[in-house]
Amino acid sequence: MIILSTSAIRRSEEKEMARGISDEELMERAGRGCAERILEAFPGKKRVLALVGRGNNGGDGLVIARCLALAGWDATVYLSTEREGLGALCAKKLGEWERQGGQVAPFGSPPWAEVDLVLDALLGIGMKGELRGEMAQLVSSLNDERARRFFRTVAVDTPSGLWAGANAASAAVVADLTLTVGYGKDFLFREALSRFVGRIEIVPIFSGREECGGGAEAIVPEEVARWLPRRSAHCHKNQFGRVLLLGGSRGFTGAPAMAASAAHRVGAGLVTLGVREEVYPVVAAHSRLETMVFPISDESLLASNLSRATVVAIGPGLGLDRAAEDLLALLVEENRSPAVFDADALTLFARNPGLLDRLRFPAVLTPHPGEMSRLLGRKIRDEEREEAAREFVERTPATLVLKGTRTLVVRKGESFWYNTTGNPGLAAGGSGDILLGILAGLIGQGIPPWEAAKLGVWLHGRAADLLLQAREVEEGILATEVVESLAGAIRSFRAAACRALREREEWSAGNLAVAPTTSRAPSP
Ligand SMILES: NC(=O)C1=CN([C@@H]2O[C@H](COP(=O)(O)OP(=O)(O)OC[C@H]3O[C@@H](n4cnc5c(N)ncnc54)[C@H](OP(=O)(O)O)[C@@H]3O)[C@@H](O)[C@H]2O)[C@@H](O)CC1
Ligand SMILES: [K+]
Repeated sequence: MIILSTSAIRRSEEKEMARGISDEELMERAGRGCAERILEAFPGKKRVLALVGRGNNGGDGLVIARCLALAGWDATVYLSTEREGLGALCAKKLGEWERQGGQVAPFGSPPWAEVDLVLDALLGIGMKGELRGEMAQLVSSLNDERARRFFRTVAVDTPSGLWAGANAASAAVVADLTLTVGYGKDFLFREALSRFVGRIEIVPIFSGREECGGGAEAIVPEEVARWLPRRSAHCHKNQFGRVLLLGGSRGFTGAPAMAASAAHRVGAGLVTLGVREEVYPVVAAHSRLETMVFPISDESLLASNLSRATVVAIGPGLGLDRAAEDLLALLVEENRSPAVFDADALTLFARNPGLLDRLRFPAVLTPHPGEMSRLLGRKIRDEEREEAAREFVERTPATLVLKGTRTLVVRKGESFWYNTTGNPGLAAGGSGDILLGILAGLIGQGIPPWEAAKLGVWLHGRAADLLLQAREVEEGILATEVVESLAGAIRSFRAAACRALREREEWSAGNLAVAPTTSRAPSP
């Protein structure tokens, strides 16, 4: 899904209206789409407080509140301004809300107590400059109350207070989830602003499709769904590849085994794991029974596995000594299959950049910011991620997965692709190993590395998001649990693809008429 500037999104809105779609209908599409995603992300009946601004962002919030109430939620609206100050469409949606029996909290005292969720529909893309006046105070109270009372905050379109000129020190709503409307908005994807934005979902509202103008795209489920098609009933294990994973050393026995588990869980046909002699018995004993573990010191086994592999992944717990260097050099010379490099393999490349120039097969590199800094030989700040990534892929013919809150996937001549899934629960040991295994498992099945990288980062984050949804706390999400959540992640992009189709069918059939009495409440 493309990412555009605010002004380009305004132009899309005008084009849609020229097709005969009113601003009210766009608001209904936006509000209902957001409500569906909120019901999906926060299962069970919740108490929601919708903070409503005077413009169309407030109108979106009122439509969402209506849909959530129709789905059985306990919803209350708080107006940030006196009624006379509301814009025309927002005032109309307030009238509909009240006719439906919706509650409006008294002006001046938002009822923060006893809410599970706060909806930030104060300001959207109509905001200009840093927050001012009473709105700044309201946003500050919201953030303070979120920190004290532990409710979740969902921002509608943008966290109020964020705009194209914002920076990490700006005053803005801190959201857990931002549901942005139409297309991705460029400033929402900046790593430095991710602490405000949280997870991003894009809620489509336009019937037409814009071309990618700005060189940036968001990885969204309805697009990745086609890269992992359903299997034919007539199939066998060799069609799903043979993954060869290399890593593991004294003190690092879990990392390669976790990577192998992840490769299994995304559907790899066979997974072979080569580890150092000194840890071979330990890793073999605690790996999955499905994983075929062997000692790398057995040269004939290594050579035969290398020649038969449909993908090689190297790095987790590999070590940085001479033996690890030699193994990496051997792989670079002998391998002909696609390969994924992570962890110690990246540090070894940084020490010996000449090796990178000798890659003769499709490669994916998955550095975190520290490893990226090592590869480029200088410290990379959040603001420099894109520039650094572009500089690297200009000289290295590889797909780069630069990890972060907004993991970035890029290769030479392509747009930047930003991931939209994941949460702070992934900030724990083992996450990188799981991602490596996912990528290897997908590439080994024949999915081209460029597509597999985008699909893989999405799946990895989504698996963690599903765990967070079930546990409701980020603390203590384990990498091994993320692996077991991958089936749910696969199911969820297929479900999202179905929903995207249904939304478009509803728009073209005119089912989203604006009168709320005809609305179909999203199912809880
Ligand atoms: N794009 C689309 O296709 C669709 C968009 N839709 C939705 O519409 C939203 C845009 O709506 P919008 O244009 O009405 O503006 P909006 O964000 O509600 O804010 C306006 C208010 O902000 C205020 N304000 C400004 N700066 C400020 C500051 N620094 N500090 C404090 N206040 C400030 C300004 O105050 P004023 O300057 O008038 O005093 C005015 O009252 C968009 O984000 C999306 O949610 C959907 O409905 C469907 C289709
Ligand atoms: K908002």
